[in-house]
Amino acid sequence: MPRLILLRHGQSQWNLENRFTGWVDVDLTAEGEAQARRGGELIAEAGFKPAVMFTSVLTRAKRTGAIALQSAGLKDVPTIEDWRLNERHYGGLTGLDKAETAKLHGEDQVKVWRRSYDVPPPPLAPGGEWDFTADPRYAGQDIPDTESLKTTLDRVLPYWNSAIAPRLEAGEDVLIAAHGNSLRAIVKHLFDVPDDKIVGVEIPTGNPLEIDLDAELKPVSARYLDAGRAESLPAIA
Ligand SMILES: O=C(O)[C@@H](CO)OP(=O)(O)O
Repeated sequence: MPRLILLRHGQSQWNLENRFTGWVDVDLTAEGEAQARRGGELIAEAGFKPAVMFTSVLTRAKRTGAIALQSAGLKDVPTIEDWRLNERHYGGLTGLDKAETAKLHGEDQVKVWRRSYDVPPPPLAPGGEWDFTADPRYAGQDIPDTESLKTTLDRVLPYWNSAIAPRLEAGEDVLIAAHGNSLRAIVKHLFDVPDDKIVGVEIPTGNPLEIDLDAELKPVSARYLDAGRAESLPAIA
C-alpha cells in the first residue's frame, strides 16, 4: 500500500509578517527551520522512507524538504522540483498585509479570496515588483497573473497525474514538500472534497500529513504526524 506524506513548508518570513506571499520567494524563519527539523524527526519515527521527494521551485518548500530529509536521516532521497507545485499565485494581493487588506475590503471578501474554491484575487499588474514573467524559473511557461484554488488545481493535477501518481502506482512511497494551497489542491483531489467544503481545509506549517493509499490511489487512512498541531481532515469516502 503506497504511502504519501504531504509537508507544508515551515513558517516563512511572510507567514510571520502576515503578508500575501504566493510566488514571492521568501525564506524560512528560524521557527520555520525548527518546524522542518521536527517534521523530519516525526517522519523518521513513522518509519517513512520515501523513494522520491517532489517540491516546488520556491526556497521555503525546497529548504523545508531538505531540512526534513536531513533530520530524518534520509538526505540521499532524490528531489524533483517543479513550478506546478508552487503556492497559488496571489495576483494583485501579492506583498500586501493581510490585516490591512481586510480593513480595506472587509473580512468576508478577504476570506473569499483566501479560501474560496473558484474566486481568484484581482490579477497582478504587469511590470511591477512581483511580476515573475522574466524569472528564468518560468522561462517558456505560460504563467498565471492570479490563481484561485481551482486554477491552482488545474496546473497541479496534470503534474500529479504525469509525474507523482505513477511513482505511487508503482508501489513507491512519496514525500511532497510544498505549500498551503498547492497541498490543499492535492487534498481536494484525493479526498474528493466538494467545492463548497474545501474552504474549511487548512494545512498547518511543517506538520507531515501521512496519507495511506489503495491501489487506485484513494485514501484509506490519514493523520498528521504531530497530533498536537493537527487540523481536521476531510472524511474518507
Ligand atoms: O500568503 C500565502 O501565499 C498563503 C500561504 O501562506 O496564505 P493563505 O493563508 O492566505 O493561503
